[in-house]
Amino acid sequence: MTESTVLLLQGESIFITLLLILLLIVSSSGNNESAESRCAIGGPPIRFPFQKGMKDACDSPGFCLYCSEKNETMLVLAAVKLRVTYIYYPSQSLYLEDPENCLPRKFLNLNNISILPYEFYSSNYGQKTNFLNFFDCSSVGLPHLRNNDQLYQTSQNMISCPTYVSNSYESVLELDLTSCTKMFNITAQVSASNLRLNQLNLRWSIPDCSKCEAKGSRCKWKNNSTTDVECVVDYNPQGKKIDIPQSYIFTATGSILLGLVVIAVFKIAHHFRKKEEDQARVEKFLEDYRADKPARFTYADVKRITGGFKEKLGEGAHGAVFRGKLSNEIQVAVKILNNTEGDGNDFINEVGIMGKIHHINVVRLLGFCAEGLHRALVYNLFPNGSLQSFIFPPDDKDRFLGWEKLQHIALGIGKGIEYLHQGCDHPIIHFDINPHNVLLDDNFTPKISDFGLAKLCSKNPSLVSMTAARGTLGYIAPEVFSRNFGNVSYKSDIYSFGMLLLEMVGGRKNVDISSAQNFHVLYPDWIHNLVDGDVHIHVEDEGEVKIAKKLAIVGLWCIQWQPVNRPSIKSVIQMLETAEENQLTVPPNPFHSTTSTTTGRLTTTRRPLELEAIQE
Ligand SMILES: Nc1ncnc2c1ncn2[C@@H]1O[C@H](COP(=O)(O)OP(=O)(O)OP(=O)(O)O)[C@@H](O)[C@H]1O
Repeated sequence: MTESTVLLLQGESIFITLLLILLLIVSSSGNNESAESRCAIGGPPIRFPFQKGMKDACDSPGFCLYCSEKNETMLVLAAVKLRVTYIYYPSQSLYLEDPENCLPRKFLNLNNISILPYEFYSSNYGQKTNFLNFFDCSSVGLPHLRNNDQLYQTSQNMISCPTYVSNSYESVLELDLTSCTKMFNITAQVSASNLRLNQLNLRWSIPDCSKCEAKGSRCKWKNNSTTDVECVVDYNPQGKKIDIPQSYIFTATGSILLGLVVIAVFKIAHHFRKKEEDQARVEKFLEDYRADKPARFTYADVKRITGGFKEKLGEGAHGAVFRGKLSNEIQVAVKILNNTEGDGNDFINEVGIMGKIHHINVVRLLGFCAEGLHRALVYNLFPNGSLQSFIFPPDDKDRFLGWEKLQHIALGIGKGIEYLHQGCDHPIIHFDINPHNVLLDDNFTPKISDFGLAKLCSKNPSLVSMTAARGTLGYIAPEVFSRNFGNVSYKSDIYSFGMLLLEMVGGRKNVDISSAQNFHVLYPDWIHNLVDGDVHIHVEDEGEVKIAKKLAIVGLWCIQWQPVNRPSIKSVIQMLETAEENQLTVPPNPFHSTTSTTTGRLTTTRRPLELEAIQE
């Protein structure tokens, strides 16, 4: 799954989650009829048939409750504001009190007018009608109450509320109301003591939800009726629903909707921008590809191309190589350079030189990445890997390619070197020809790679300035290591190629890498024995012996100590292409060979030549 797909899916899941939250909020707020709320924690629960809101906003105005500034639950009854202290749904009753603590006076406004849908509910069981006397005590202040009965110990303050109420059977003398003026007496369905205690008890009969409440379910209007109700399953029978104020719901819904719109706009914009970018990148790549120019990739591109560095193909001295793909058709190998190493010259060198060259026997640089410390090179993929693994199979398996194929490979490498030396605007000396740096495509066509050490030269590369020995031990020409042997020139690549040819023939290492200080060239004098006749190499027929001998003779010419004695690459190709092995002169062995032949069998003694490095 690509990175962009993952991002897209993440965005999608955020989108869906927000949508679900929104639906939940909408459904819970849409379920208002059975939802419950409160004005304050511990306040009476407000649910059907009550609604929270101002009168006009409620389905049934009589059941409209509102929250005061002090978060008290309030009911307006015949223009009298009363505080709701308790609502008991099973018996459909509610308890009210006057917030100004003067219920007897307020009651005079309520009595004898319709308080539908309520009716007064008296706690004087059995006695529905009470005869009440009302007194004006404004001139006397707080009356002296003789009766010790708790009911008569009113909390009423006679200064702020001078209207006093008593039951007709109560004695005026006992209540010490002699100084008050009797105003009038009325019949009412409430008791004087309740009014004095600031308690008013109402009940409603329609809608009748008692059955639903008894079942533990909630009640709601049946279809469009305002008299009939039906029970609904209570989604939260414990009544512990979190009360979300409507303003919060609107704000949250609005924010989520806005968020969704922003995400949608962002995603659409991102999608189109990405599409455009991808398109532009593909166009640019194809343009570069047609113009044989390497494309520049971002580090994110590199990650995407390699699928997050999933498959490692190998590891070189300068970094790891990963398999990748630019499109379904173009498979690539991406070399990630160790960014902590060096001053980046190898990278600049490789991009600079390889960007200019294009030959069937040279690896094509498709692109590169230079972003911050990240450096990467993108090549065509060669699934057969390097020639090294065929000459020296790592797992000791027989991966012998056959002499025809080896000759074809040798010739291909020679042609690649010829192109570098003579076919470009500026001759290029590779300086690191060795079997690691020759990759093989599906048809075993060799491709010279790794131009980190290569040098662009002036038109006549007979003399190249060089400040330090460079290359791979065993393949470095003596003059590169020490100027005693002559000047560094394109003949240095011929030497490396010669060593490579000899290794192809012998399939063994020509260098003793155990010595760190000195450079030990193990001159392959056994090769002379090979060309002289007695040989123990892998051959199937006489023709193959000839190829092996030819490769060996050409190799020996290439590794002559003096650069002038080495053939040019043109001559090398000519020898490989046309000559028969018996037409080729065997070059002189510049060393004193200690080769001995015993009982007709070849034994080789390699005599190490020690060269001391000379600093420039
Ligand atoms: N274009 C490619 N296609 C397939 N495999 C590759 C490609 N380039 C490199 N490899 C693999 O990655 C390995 C490492 O390559 P790299 O060029 O980094 O190092 P090297 O040439 O082996 O050593 P050095 O870095 O010392 O020259 C190679 O041996 C080869 O197996």
